[in-house]
Amino acid sequence: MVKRKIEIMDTTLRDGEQTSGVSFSASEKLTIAQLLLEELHVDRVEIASARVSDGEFQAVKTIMDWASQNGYTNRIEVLSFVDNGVSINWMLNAGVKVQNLLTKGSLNHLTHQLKKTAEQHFEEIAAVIALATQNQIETNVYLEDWSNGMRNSKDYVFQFLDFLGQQSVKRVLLPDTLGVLTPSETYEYIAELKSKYPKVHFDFHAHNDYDLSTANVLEAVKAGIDGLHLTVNGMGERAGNAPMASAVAVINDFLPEVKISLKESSIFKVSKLVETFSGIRIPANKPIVGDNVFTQTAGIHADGDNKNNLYFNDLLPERFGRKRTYALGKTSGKANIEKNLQELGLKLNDEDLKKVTQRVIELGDKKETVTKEDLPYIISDVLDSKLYEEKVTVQSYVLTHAKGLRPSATISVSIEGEHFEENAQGDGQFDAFMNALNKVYAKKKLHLPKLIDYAVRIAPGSDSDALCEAIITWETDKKSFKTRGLDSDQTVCAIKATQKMLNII
Ligand SMILES: CC(C)C(=O)C(=O)O
Repeated sequence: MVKRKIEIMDTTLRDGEQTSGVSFSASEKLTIAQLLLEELHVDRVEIASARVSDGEFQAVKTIMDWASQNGYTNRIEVLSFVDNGVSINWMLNAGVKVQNLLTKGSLNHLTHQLKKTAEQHFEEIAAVIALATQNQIETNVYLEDWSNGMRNSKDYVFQFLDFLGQQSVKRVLLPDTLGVLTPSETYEYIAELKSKYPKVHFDFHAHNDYDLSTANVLEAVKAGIDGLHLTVNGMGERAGNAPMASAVAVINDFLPEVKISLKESSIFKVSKLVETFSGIRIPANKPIVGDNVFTQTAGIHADGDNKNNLYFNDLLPERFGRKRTYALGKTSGKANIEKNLQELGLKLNDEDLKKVTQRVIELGDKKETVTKEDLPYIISDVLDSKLYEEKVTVQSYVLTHAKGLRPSATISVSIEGEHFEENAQGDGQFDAFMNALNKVYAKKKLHLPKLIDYAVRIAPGSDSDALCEAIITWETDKKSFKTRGLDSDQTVCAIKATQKMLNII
């Protein structure tokens, strides 16, 4: 079967940056654009809106300089406006070669926002397209509010498309600006346009206000759409755009007649980078990229995974550069514990396994988070065994925090019987502690793992004197892992989690 190719345009750097509170720096934009094109293999990238700010101009220019040296100029797009050529000038100065011209795709927007007739609007659009063409800038046209245009002013949409047929336009971009389409309407409207204008290249730009963006993408492809606009982690205005990871999985798994160029195994890496740069946390239950989505929590699921993979579906974590994990907590069964022990290279007899499982369940009952790295401690404690022996201990420390002075730490650490003392300053007490610890390890010519996430919480619903829990995620060249510390003081619980890390590496 010859598969139909669907173009993917990523708009994380334009619509995604319209997520409230997000602003990417020029170097972050360049890094993301490079990863999207070179690692993820998206077809096109929309990187900014014209005229936004001086900073945005610098970012676009930096990306276009890189793109022109690497043959990507015609795959990088900028949203522009019908503004008598002001956007065109801005883009020319930045080296942009493709504009996505924002026009009005519904009569409602045209009459109430622009307060113009269709003829006046078309005349101004024609002038901008002609100017772009004279300056070797290629034009795609966005029909803003197109979905409502199809619902309420279809004749205007057809009149507009007939007009665009006379212009030098490469693609027509169909936004569901307010995220109001249902899947069946998406199918109906796109199928109607594809049968009336079979030669036009149409892109669909979904929004997720009703959580229907991925379903709408699925229907758009079934109806014959030529291209899709997606964003990493579903970032975008209001509830966001169609999330790249879900859309890719849905297309690959449910639409064998089409093909896309995206590399599934790079999705998670790009997703995490965008999470870091944007500061917008990926929800733990976000399909494909969320922390929890490849974690079996119920004992019965872990047990079924051992029996002909009864609880697997086609969304295998390895496809996306991820791994299945088994949670430890109140609902864990023996199978969850065993799976984690296997990872640690440990094995227990049936009776000991039962005791350890019971303890994990008790901890879960107290709302405590149990990580794989806690298991050796739990085993030592429950079985009174010497399975786990601390080779590194933080023997004492003094932490200072005083108004007007930098926090500092003096620490004394024993590493396999050898004693070290160091002090350092930091941005906070824990940072000072880590700086002192790094000095100790530098003396031993060793590197500590990188701290990549740090979360402190008290059990939900407890008072301010409750135990704090620090969960720290560490990363070495080979792996990333979490350690946990419990104490009534939030710095001390982080130090306890750090001591566990020192005994794992
Ligand atoms: C700015 C426009 C193109 C948009 O993102 C939308 O209508 O959804």
